[in-house]
Amino acid sequence: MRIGLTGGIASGKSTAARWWHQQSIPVIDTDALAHSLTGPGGSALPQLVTRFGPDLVSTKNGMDRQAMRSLILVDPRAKRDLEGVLHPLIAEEADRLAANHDWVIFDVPLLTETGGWRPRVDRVLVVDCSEATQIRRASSRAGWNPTQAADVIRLQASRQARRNVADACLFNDTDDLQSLHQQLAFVARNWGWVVKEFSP
Ligand SMILES: CC(C)(COP(=O)(O)OP(=O)(O)OC[C@H]1O[C@@H](n2cnc3c(N)ncnc32)[C@H](O)[C@@H]1O)[C@@H](O)C(=O)NCCC(=O)NCCS
Ligand SMILES: Nc1ncnc2c1ncn2[C@@H]1O[C@H](COP(=O)(O)OP(=O)(O)OP(=O)(O)O)[C@@H](O)[C@H]1O
Repeated sequence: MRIGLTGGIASGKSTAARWWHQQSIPVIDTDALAHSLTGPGGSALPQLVTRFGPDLVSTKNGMDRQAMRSLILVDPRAKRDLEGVLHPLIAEEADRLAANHDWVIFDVPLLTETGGWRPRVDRVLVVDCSEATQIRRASSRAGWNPTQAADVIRLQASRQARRNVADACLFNDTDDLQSLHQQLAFVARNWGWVVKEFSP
């Protein structure tokens, strides 16, 4: 069973992914793959330097993430080109890592936005919460503020668009791990997984 786990920024995808990991199901984190492709020595760097130039991307030191985030917020072509380089490489690496596993979770923030992902997975699991909660959580991270968090939300699919591609949708609006874990266990059982119970 290949499950695509998605949700808006700071909705709780990584927190949900940890539960699957505790169930001994491998989790493939596409944000982490994007980081390694664009970090020092990353294999996407030569193509990105050609497109964005040495001020934004250096083959030695990697991509300037904050500058790239600011650029894609104001320049849709830059966003399209960045994703055009990274998404095929991410998909290829994700498939390589998933090979030979019966159950696998793909943590894909942009699954709804990236048409290519839906046919690659058997089920889509959405983690949903209000935008106010997303902004609160995202802006509590180092280097982020509420305006930046709201800007990223604006770039992403709407909650309704995500729900439209979901086979199941979890509501994760309060910082309540037990509620999230209960919802995850319910969905996992419905999809045929024998849930391992852990004491809190
Ligand atoms: C834009 C970049 C440079 C910003 O880097 P930064 O370190 O500030 O953020 P980080 O990578 O930790 O991502 C945080 C969150 O931003 C959101 N996000 C990331 N990329 C995008 C994007 N292209 N469009 C909209 N939201 C995005 C996601 O919710 C993600 O979880 C970086 O996210 C990136 O390289 N994005 C392109 C790769 C991509 O599409 N990744 C998503 C995997 S499907
Ligand atoms: N149910 C919950 N109980 C307690 N804390 C939570 C819960 N859900 C999310 N959080 C907290 O909210 C923050 C964001 O959650 P998380 O990192 O899982 O989101 P994400 O969707 O993976 O974020 P990103 O889009 O940036 O990758 C984290 O600090 C996490 O600990």
